[in-house]
Amino acid sequence: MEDADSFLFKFKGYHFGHEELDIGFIENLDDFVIRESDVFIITYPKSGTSWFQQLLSLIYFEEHRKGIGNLETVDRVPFFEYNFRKMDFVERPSPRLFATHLPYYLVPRGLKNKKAKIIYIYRNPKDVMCSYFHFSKNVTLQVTSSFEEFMEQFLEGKVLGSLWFDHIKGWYEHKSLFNIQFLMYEEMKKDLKGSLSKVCKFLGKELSEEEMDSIVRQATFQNMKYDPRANYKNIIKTRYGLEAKGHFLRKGTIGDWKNHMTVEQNERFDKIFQRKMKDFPLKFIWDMNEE
Ligand SMILES: Nc1ncnc2c1ncn2[C@@H]1O[C@H](COP(=O)(O)OS(=O)(=O)O)[C@@H](OP(=O)(O)O)[C@H]1O
Repeated sequence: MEDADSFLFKFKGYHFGHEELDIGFIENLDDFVIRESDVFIITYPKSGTSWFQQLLSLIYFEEHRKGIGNLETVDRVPFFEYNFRKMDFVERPSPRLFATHLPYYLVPRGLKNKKAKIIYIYRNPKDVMCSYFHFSKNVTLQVTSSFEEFMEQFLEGKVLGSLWFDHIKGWYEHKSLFNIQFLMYEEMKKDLKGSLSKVCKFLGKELSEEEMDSIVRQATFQNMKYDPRANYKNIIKTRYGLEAKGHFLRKGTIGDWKNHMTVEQNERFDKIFQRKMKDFPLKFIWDMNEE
């Protein structure tokens, strides 16, 4: 069993996980050559990365839409900084689709030249925190004994991904440097087809009604949860004990934080949120019934 400190690797003020991390690659991220056709999904952990990895691969590849082939999500849209499959990204044919949790200041400079497209998915941070708590417990990324303890770690940014507030604010405040579209998890949850249309427009992808419906069907929570390729059923076990075993899709709801946080914890969170996110223009949805 490893504790949080030994699992984390701090580089330029940001916490990576040691898992599958190639330090040489991280040190040279800035120079990684970006192609115009690259697409990056950028998220703070537990904000809908796997969901969007599925959507993006369905948008781009007809064989996935038609269910041909047996590629897992991590093979279709690999994590950029955690190269589970030891892929050669330079040799990968275009269009290359990547997922990453990197903060704005660590991504390759080609992205800063607006060369490729970025989709930033964000989710209300209380649900992110609860999702993260279960993930840490079940996938043994970090050992935490209680929700209370995890909340402290989360609010101190002592988790893979560092501080949620810094991640989203960093990306939003520097958006003019990038070719970026922001998309909300909760909006996807309420109207997936609408979100898909928005994204296709941004990506310059024209899909038929039928293709859109097929994508929406294949990206529902139920379909993905029971699809081992989408739910990381076979992810490898490594020295820090990462063993996904289908734990990426848990509940997929809005407002699960209400089942986790006490009144005091919620008030404390709200206070910090109000202080840190004062004047931040993006809205958040905390409850399924909220518009
Ligand atoms: N299709 C679909 N619909 C709704 N919700 C979905 C879907 N796919 C993934 N999820 C939920 O996203 C949460 C996992 O986040 P990530 O994929 O970003 O995790 S990770 O950062 O890649 O580890 C995790 O949230 P929780 O269920 O609240 O834990 C997943 O269940």
